[in-house]
Amino acid sequence: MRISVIGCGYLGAVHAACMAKLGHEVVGIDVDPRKVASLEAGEAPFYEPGLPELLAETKATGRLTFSTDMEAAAGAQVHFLCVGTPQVHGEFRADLSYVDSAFEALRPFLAEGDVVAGKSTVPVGTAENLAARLEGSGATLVWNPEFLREGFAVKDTLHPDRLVYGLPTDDEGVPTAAGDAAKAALDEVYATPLADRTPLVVTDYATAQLVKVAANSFLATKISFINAMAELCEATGADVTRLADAIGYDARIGRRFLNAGLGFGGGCLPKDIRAFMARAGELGVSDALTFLAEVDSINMRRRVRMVDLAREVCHGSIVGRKVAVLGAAFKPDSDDVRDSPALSVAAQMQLQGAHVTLTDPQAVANAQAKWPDMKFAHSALEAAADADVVLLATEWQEYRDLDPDELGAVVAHKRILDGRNVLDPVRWRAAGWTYRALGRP
Ligand SMILES: NC(=O)c1ccc[n+]([C@@H]2O[C@H](COP(=O)([O-])OP(=O)(O)OC[C@H]3O[C@@H](n4cnc5c(N)ncnc54)[C@H](O)[C@@H]3O)[C@@H](O)[C@H]2O)c1
Ligand SMILES: O=c1ccn([C@@H]2O[C@H](COP(=O)(O)OP(=O)(O)O[C@H]3O[C@H](CO)[C@@H](O)[C@H](O)[C@H]3O)[C@@H](O)[C@H]2O)c(=O)[nH]1
Repeated sequence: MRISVIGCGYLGAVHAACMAKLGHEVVGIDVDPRKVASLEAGEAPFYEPGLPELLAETKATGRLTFSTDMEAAAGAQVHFLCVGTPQVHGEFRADLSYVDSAFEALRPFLAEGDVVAGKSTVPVGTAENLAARLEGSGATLVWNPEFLREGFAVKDTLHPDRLVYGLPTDDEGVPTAAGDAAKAALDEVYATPLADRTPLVVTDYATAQLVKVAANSFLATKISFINAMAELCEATGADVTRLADAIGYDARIGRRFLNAGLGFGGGCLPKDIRAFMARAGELGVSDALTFLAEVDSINMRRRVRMVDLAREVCHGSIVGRKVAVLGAAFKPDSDDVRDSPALSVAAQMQLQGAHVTLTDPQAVANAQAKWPDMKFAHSALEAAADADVVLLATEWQEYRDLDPDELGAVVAHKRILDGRNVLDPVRWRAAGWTYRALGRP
């Protein structure tokens, strides 16, 4: 099938390459000429494990092309909207201007029977609005939210946990004839994962849009729950990692997403819970989501607490102290620094008078673009040279594997803050380090 993917960022570039891998003929379209040039050359414009190999493989088939020209979408049967929906500066709501402009640019190139499949994460009601704007065009809008995780994006796209189709429905909630035809088109797009028994949820527009923000709200709540427990652990001398293990053995709770530490960041969870709260307010049901304000503030408190912990281990002040921050990305196996807890804590320390040196295996360039005045190092050992305190802020495997003796040989003071609760306190203390973590004795 011929497919267009509009917006080739962390979501769209992976989606385009994966659709080509599934055998489709794909054109990826983006307004950013540098991104398009890189992708067209078969090079990933950001770090995502497996993407370079997939691009090389699918580009070689001739089935995957990229363009800055929306006209290249003409002739495709299914058009995936994958543009950004960031938080509006200074407000909670989502900025829909990229969705609007991409949709308007695409409209002239749509033909009878085409399907426009929304993948961006949007406030509920967006699909209904876009569908109304397609009336009379012969094209059909579906909402097909995406659940991939950065760092696992290729695997998650090729082998998703589930697929969700939000179709146009009649007054009784039954898909219209156009909805049925659009479903058949999506079934063809996803024939391979569907044949692998990927669960499929077919529903209406509103439910499909809500599924996405509900899932992210649940994940954010789970993380903030364990971070709230970490606050209790700190007040009582308990260990949040053991607590998470113990409650996680209950299959109804589950151990995944119970890792306490610096909390959640990235281009999705923080902005999605805020946009969800804003939308609930517009719908007159803000009370339903007041708990998400608490989820957000528990999360943000972890960052403040980490700066306080640095102050504590430095005997009351970080002014003039050398701090090595290991990690800038919002999570390992990504170069994404959007709302990164690591970068945010590093920046707070710098603003409060510490001399911060930051390092990350992949995210230094993105971090540097945001904080050009910060000092950057190429490795943990280089960052830690003469440090008064070392903060592990993003749990890259190479930081988990650090040797306390090797690191101890280069620092000024053996003080380590484990922002992700991934180091063994016994081992580090035995090597002479002061070990501190959030929610762990
Ligand atoms: N990143 C993820 O892991 C992920 C997962 C699921 C859903 N989402 C959602 O997907 C959407 C995209 O997220 P992202 O992380 O890929 O963002 P991103 O910023 O990395 O990518 C968005 C891309 O859209 C391009 N763009 C903007 N306007 C355009 C236009 N008019 N025409 C063509 N291209 C245009 C930008 O140049 C950019 O490359 C968001 O709504 C996000 O919430 C993201
Ligand atoms: O136990 C945990 C798990 C995660 N995190 C943090 O939470 C953030 C988000 O992690 P993750 O959800 O793995 O990354 P994303 O790539 O942002 O993926 C989320 O956001 C995407 C965009 O909406 C969705 O598609 C995914 O399903 C959803 O997991 C990161 O800062 C992690 O460090 C924790 O603090 N503790």
